[in-house]
Amino acid sequence: MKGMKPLKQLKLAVPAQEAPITSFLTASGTFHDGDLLLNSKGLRLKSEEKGSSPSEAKEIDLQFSLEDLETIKVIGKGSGGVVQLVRHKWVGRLFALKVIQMNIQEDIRKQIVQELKINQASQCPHIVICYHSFYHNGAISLVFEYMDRGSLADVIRQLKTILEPYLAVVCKQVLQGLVYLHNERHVIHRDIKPSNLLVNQKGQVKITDFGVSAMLATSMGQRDTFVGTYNYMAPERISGGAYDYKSDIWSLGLVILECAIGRFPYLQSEDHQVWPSFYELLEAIVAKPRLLHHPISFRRSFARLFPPGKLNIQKDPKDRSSALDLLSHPFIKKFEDKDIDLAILIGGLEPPINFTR
Ligand SMILES: Nc1ncnc2c1ncn2[C@@H]1O[C@H](COP(=O)(O)OP(=O)(O)OP(=O)(O)O)[C@@H](O)[C@H]1O
Repeated sequence: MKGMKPLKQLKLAVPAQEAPITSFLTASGTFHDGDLLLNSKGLRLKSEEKGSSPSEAKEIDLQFSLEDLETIKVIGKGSGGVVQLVRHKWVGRLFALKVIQMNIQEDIRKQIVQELKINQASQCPHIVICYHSFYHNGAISLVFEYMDRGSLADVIRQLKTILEPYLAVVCKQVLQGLVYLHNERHVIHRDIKPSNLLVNQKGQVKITDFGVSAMLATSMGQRDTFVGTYNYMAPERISGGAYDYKSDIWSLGLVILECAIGRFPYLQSEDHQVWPSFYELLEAIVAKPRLLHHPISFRRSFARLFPPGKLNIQKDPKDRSSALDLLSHPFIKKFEDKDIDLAILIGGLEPPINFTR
């Protein structure tokens, strides 16, 4: 690909902002949407007041306010805001606090509300828990479970590649999270990428961020500087067509390949600084029939990881398997009885507090 530009220069045109924030605030400053109420005291679902299931209300019962949290360090920056490592002053427990500015348009707001509901009701060990959420001074603060080894992007940066047995375990856990989202929650994640797959020293892999940050960035003041998350987008999405759960499967396929070869699969060279532009990517994944001209080493990894039936990077969504079906794929099954302990690999890595962001 000629004329590739550094990542920072990539831009996306984005729609203008529509609804002012006041249109979804009550007189007391409470953010409301359907049965969800959110203010500086925390989040409540109206349906709970009428008697919802105890399991769904469980996490909401954890009582603390923003003042109970002290910042230790900024551990991440996304397009929607910063993520800080915070400690509960009285119980000493660590959390990740994500603060998102909220002057946003209607459909983005709905997406955030959906994320809050999914997180607070999540019964899946492969979805990052959101313990609490606050709306205050035009910002939403989300208190997440702290994932003490950061994201898969951090893992790849340190290890370069992840060996096949460990990768099968990573892939299985993400698939379990996707089965939960797709089959039980009936939502498409829309933003599966290495930085949204978090890991901890116990060897657990969990999905976070239901596309909220990226959507926020497109609707707020960062229109000219927004670095798109289209790199992992399925062909049908990047070309503006209809898409469904299978678009998450494409994205996961690219993530797994990236972990296997140590670089984003659509980069032509080993140079990590140079990413394809939006149009180059569009052409590569939509117009071309195959996964670009990769070096032999890549093709070998591909063939090894994606034996006949090619796990999930199929251009046509109809040819991609569902998350549930992929849990029975030979690539996953091959290592299931081998007792592979991901904690051995992940536990030895640097914690986010040591990262320079
Ligand atoms: N719960 C968490 N525990 C530990 N680290 C986290 C947690 N949530 C996020 N992070 C770190 O903060 C980084 C930024 O997260 P954030 O979701 O704001 O943005 P992103 O996913 O990297 O990018 P974008 O906003 O463009 O989607 C992540 O890449 C991860 O390293």
